Order: sequence, then structure tokens, then C-alpha cells
Amino acid sequence: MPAPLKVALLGCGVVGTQVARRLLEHADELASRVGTSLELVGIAVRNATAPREGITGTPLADLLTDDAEALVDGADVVVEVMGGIEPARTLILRAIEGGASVVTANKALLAQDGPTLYKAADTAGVDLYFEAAVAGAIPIVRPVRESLAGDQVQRVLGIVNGTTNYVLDRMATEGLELEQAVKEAQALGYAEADPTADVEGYDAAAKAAILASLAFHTRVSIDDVAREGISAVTAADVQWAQRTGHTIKLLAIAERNTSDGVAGIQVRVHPALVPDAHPLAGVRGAFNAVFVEAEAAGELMFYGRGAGGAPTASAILGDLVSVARHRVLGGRGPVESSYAALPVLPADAARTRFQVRLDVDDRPGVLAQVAAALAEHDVSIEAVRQSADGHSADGHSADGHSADADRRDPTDVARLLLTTHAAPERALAATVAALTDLDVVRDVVSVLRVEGA
Ligand SMILES: NC(=O)c1ccc[n+]([C@@H]2O[C@H](COP(=O)([O-])OP(=O)(O)OC[C@H]3O[C@@H](n4cnc5c(N)ncnc54)[C@H](O)[C@@H]3O)[C@@H](O)[C@H]2O)c1
Ligand SMILES: N[C@@H](CCO)C(=O)O
Ligand code: NA
Repeated sequence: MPAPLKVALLGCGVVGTQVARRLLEHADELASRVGTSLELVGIAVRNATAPREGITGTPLADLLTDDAEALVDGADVVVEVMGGIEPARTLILRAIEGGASVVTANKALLAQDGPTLYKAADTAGVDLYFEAAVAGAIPIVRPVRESLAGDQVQRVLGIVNGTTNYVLDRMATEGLELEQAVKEAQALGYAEADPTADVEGYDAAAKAAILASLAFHTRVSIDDVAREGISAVTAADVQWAQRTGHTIKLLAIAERNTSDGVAGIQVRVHPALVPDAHPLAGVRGAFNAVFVEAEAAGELMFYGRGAGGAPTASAILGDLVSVARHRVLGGRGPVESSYAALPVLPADAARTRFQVRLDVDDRPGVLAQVAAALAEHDVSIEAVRQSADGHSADGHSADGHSADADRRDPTDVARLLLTTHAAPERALAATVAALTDLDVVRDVVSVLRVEGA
């Protein structure tokens, strides 16, 4: 057998602990798969003497060090699971320049500065692998980067944040308001104490940028992603979605599109109504799924656990075996593919269907005025549903935050639910402004995009 490969682990938190344990527990099998043994030479942490569950009292404790730089120097493979931009970026670049291959789970860094890492890896002739950075355990980076390398991806629709999927699922199944569901997610350890990165869609936007770069052979950074989180989604939105045969999901969307004659791509993250018949609607709890539409392959769906120590470690160790095999047998994995350099089109040019809920005066001619406002902006109505007095059939208030409407005589209020045909986002924004200005419209209660239809 060739000489053992020296593996340096940066970070020993949720993911790092599981990577270290599995490296130790499955050492013999991993050696057989790689063609030589993987020797964990050290684990860099902030405080090497602090007690750690799963590490203290095991042989792994002796490997802890707070000198990450010294650990990186001399390693054959560096596994970065510390997270954050710095010092992760500097350490990864140091590893690459020293000739080590790198495996990272760091979506934030890749979405902000991926090209710098790719370029360094290319110059040094080493591998940069990152399966764990998108949708944890689910193989999606490799399928898009390799299995679909001969196809033309048209669209990627992903549920790539487990925390928000759990929150929306609890709102749908238990009728919880967002705040209660987020508290539950925190109690279960899905959401952080500060849930902003998940709830406001930043985590999903980083993953969307990475997926879009791979799918469309184009550099896409997190700054190119139009982002809207789930903080405005109410229990009433979720109930109305259910009544119309939809489920609300936070989607990461990357698609080919044309705007003003320019062919490019659009990348966005926002809550959307997904028809119950679509496979993404059935993704429950904290699970993730990525739905890919490709020219020749057709529709594909990748499903599984997008987070958690052991599932994420599975993706890391798969990458580790791959890059280690390259060091044993020669050769390299894929390098950055950004030849297409497609323009990232403005977010307001995206074409989608919309569902708009309105409280209007319940009297003759109102529907005609509403329809005229849509027609004026070239937005075509697919369906209209009306319920009198703003209350749902089951007798509960269907809105919950329209204080103005509640103060008026409820008998002269009608709730309209309009579904549009596909329309450009900017036309819809203009339509909503026009509807808000109409005297007969009391409140535009919610506007939600419909995807996957
Ligand atoms: N937790 C998940 O389910 C999950 C899923 C997919 C990807 N990821 C990614 O994996 C990475 C790690 O996530 P985690 O949940 O294990 O994080 P964590 O906070 O549990 O662990 C981070 C570890 O890195 C160490 N660390 C941080 N800064 C350091 C520094 N400056 N010097 C030395 N050590 C330092 C900490 O001591 C800790 O051991 C992140 O990039 C995250 O986005 C996590
Ligand atoms: N916080 C992420 C997991 C790490 O990407 C999620 O909820 O899916
Ligand atoms: Na993955």
C-alpha cells in the first residue's frame, strides 16, 4: 500500500465531530476504498482544552490543537468544517498553496468567493470538493457537476433549508404561526439562537448560488441571488394555500430565462405555492430535496437529509475518499466550469404565476375594476375565487392581520383570491400598486408566487 495520507480536520463542532469519529471507526474500510490509509493528523479548534462530547475520553482528544496553520502545513488533504469566511478562506488557500486537496462544507465562503478558491486549486493542481455545502447528505453537487455534465440543465428547484421547511410544515400541519414554529425548531436544534440566516433565506441563497454556478457553467455569487425569506408568511397564507391545493415552500430557484431579448439565468429564493401533486410538496419536516429539469434527462429529484452531523459527515467522507483516490491513482476531479458566462438577469424580469388575496368592497362593479387593473398591466387572470365577508368556510378569520378590514362591517367585505397566468414580476408589482390605489380595494392581503405547476 502507498504511504498513508495525512488528513487535517479544521473544526470539531456538529459536523467535525462526526467526521472525526467516522474516520476512526471505519478506518479499515476507508483504507480499502482509497487504496491507502487515511491518517487523521490533527483537529483544529478554537480551544483545544475545552471538553467536547464525543471526543473527550477518546483517542481523538489527543489530536485537538488550536494551531490550525501548523496543522494545515504538511497535510495531504484538509477538511474544512469550521464555517465562516475567515480564517477559513486563508486556511484553505494556505492548504491549497501547500499542495493539499481540500474538502469543505462551507457554503457561505463558496457563495461569496468560490472563484478565488477554484483558481488557487487549479493553479496548484489539487482538488476542491464541496458536496456537503449544498443539501448536506444529498448527492447533488456531484450529480450536477459530473453526472449531468453532458446534458443541458434548464431549471433547478430546491428545498435546501431544513429549518424553514420544518417551520412551514408545522404551520401547515398544526396551524402554528411562524413565531411558534421557529421556537419549536430552535428547541429541536434545527434553528440557531439567531434564526436569521435560515428564516430570511441567506442560507438558501448561498446554496442557490452554488447550484446555479454548477448547473449553468457560470459564476454566480450570493449577491446575484434575489432573496426573500419566510418571515412574512402567516398561518392564514398557509391555510389558503391548503384550500387551493398548494403547499408553501421556501424554494431556491435557478433557471434559464430570456429578458428583453437577452438569454441568461435567474437565481432567486422566496416562499412559493407548490401544487400538492408536485414531488416537492411532499417534502416534510426538516428534509431537503432538489428537483432538476434537464433537456435530455427530463425531471430528476434528489431527496434526503440536508443537515445534521452524521448526514453531513457522509457527504464529507465521500468527498474525502474521492480526493484521496486521486492522490493514490493520479488524476483530478472537475475544475471550475464557468465558460458559459451567462448574464444573471434582473429579478423583476422573472415570469411566474401569482396568487393574490384581496379584501374588497362587496358590491356591483368591483370585480370589473379589479380585472381592469390587471388587464392594464397585461397580467392575465387564470382563476378568481370569492368568499363573502372575508371569512373562510370553516368560520375562522381567514386573515388575522387586516385590522382595518376587521373594524368595518364585515358583511360588506369580500375576499378575492386571484390566480394569474405567468407574468413578469415587474408587471405584477405595478399591478399590486394599482390595486392598492383602488378605492374599492381595502387591503392587498398577500401576494405569493406559484412554482412547479
Ligand atoms: N451543521 C450542519 O448540519 C451543516 C450542514 C451542512 C453544512 N454545514 C457547514 O459545515 C460547517 C461547520 O458547521 P457546524 O454545524 O459543524 O459548525 P459548529 O459551529 O458546530 O462547529 C464549528 C467548529 O469550528 C471550530 N472553529 C470555528 N472557528 C474557528 C477558528 N477561528 N479557529 C479554529 N477553530 C474554529 C469551532 O471550535 C467548532 O469546533 C459550516 O460551514 C456549515 O455551514 C453544516
Ligand atoms: N441551517 C441549515 C443547515 C446547514 O446548511 C438548514 O436548516 O438546512
Ligand atoms: Na450535498
